[in-house]
Amino acid sequence: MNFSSYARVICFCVDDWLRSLFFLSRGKGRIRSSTNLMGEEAPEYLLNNLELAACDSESTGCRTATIVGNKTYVVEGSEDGSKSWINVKIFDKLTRSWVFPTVLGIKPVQQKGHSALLLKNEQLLIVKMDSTLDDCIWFLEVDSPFVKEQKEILGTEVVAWSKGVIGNAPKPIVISGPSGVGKGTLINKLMKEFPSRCGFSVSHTTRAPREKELDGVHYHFTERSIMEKDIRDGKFLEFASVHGNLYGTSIEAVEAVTDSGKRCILDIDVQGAKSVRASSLDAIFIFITPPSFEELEKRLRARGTETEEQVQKRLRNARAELDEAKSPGLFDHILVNDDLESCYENLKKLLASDETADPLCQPSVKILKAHVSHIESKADHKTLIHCSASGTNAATHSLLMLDMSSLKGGAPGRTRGLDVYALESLGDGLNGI
Ligand SMILES: Nc1ncnc2c1ncn2[C@@H]1O[C@H](COP(=O)(O)OP(=O)(O)OP(=O)(O)O)[C@@H](O)[C@H]1O
Ligand SMILES: Nc1nc2c(ncn2[C@@H]2O[C@H](COP(=O)(O)O)[C@@H](O)[C@H]2O)c(=O)[nH]1
Repeated sequence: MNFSSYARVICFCVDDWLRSLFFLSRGKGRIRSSTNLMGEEAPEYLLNNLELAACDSESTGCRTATIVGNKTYVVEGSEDGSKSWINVKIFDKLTRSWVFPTVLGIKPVQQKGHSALLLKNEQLLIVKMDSTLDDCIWFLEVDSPFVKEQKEILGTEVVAWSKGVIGNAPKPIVISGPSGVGKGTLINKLMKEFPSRCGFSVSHTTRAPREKELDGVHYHFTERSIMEKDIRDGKFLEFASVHGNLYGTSIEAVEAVTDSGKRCILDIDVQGAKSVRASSLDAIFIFITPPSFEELEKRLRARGTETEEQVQKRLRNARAELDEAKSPGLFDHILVNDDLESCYENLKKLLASDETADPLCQPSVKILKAHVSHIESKADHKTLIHCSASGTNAATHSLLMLDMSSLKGGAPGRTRGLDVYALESLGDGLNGI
């Protein structure tokens, strides 16, 4: 695919939006526009004459417009002192109207602007200007499998943010099993033995805390209405109604652990495991089963944390979960928790045999505090990022190559596997190259 078919992007300053348009990087002249895009038709130049340009980093606002089929995705953001925002809207060429999509995922904090580039017709690569390398590469998914699925579920236009992360992390482990089987006990042993290598994904729940349970440690205990809103806002990787309460794994709960280079451990029910299986998170799924139903009942009662009514409910659900766990392709491994120590040893053996558990791949560029002037596609999977240390001094202009050939994951969550390396020396102001 050639460069021009990829890079059909324009950027312009918010302040000058109603009066004029600047093509900054290609020496285009000033183009007059008398059209306000909000709620009205987009000007013809936006729809027919898009070309690559860069945002003006001196201005407080920035917009990029990228054509994907009949739609133009406008990403606009601004940062002035305390206020900072980034929004997405879509101009539909067929209906000639603006659509404000449901925006899922954690969005970037806009700083001095951004550049945008269409990748494979399903996502935009957004490079934030003047930001560190670990926060400058983002993806806005506009027609990825996840976004297509969400469009169907929500019945609206949907876009989803995903942060680009350099290198890979060990695969998360999803641990499921009926209530009382010993998941928490096994996970506690792992966390105790490997505190620097394993991290627990702290779920949200609407159930009341048990004695000795701490908010933010065992769970994020929350109100149903707040959790439901966060689910609608796309902040959850999965959620389910379990034993009468709402439980869910937020994207941040998993990514906070994974970003720190640790293996993330999720303790979730079978419905949650199914949702994660269907998501972009590449994980290992383990089901813990009891030696017998009677032993399960004994453990649940002996724990003494539930009322009789709740115990009955959990046991009813356990039968269904034990059945569902047999669904082909859902769990990678089934471990019987009869003797605790033997089960724990087997769990450790499984984790040790996972070949993805390499240390985090270290990027060849560590910190980028640079003005990104623009980005362009060089070849499939490789993208050039033009940047400069000072923002205006041509002498410090330089090039970074972003290799996206082994991207993994994506919204909701992180897009991992990026590799960034310098094609030229970047001079003062950029460290670690
Ligand atoms: N192998 C085992 N043998 C005997 N008792 C066990 C074993 N494993 C765990 N237990 C005990 O069983 C009880 C339930 O264990 P745990 O709380 O870890 O279950 P769980 O699967 O995390 O339950 P829930 O899903 O409700 O959180 C605890 O009292 C624990 O000490
Ligand atoms: N789908 C999800 N299930 C979860 C999550 N966090 C916990 N759980 C499961 O709920 C039951 C009950 O837990 P308890 O702490 O009330 O005993 C248990 O099976 C857990 O695995 C979650 O985020 N999502």
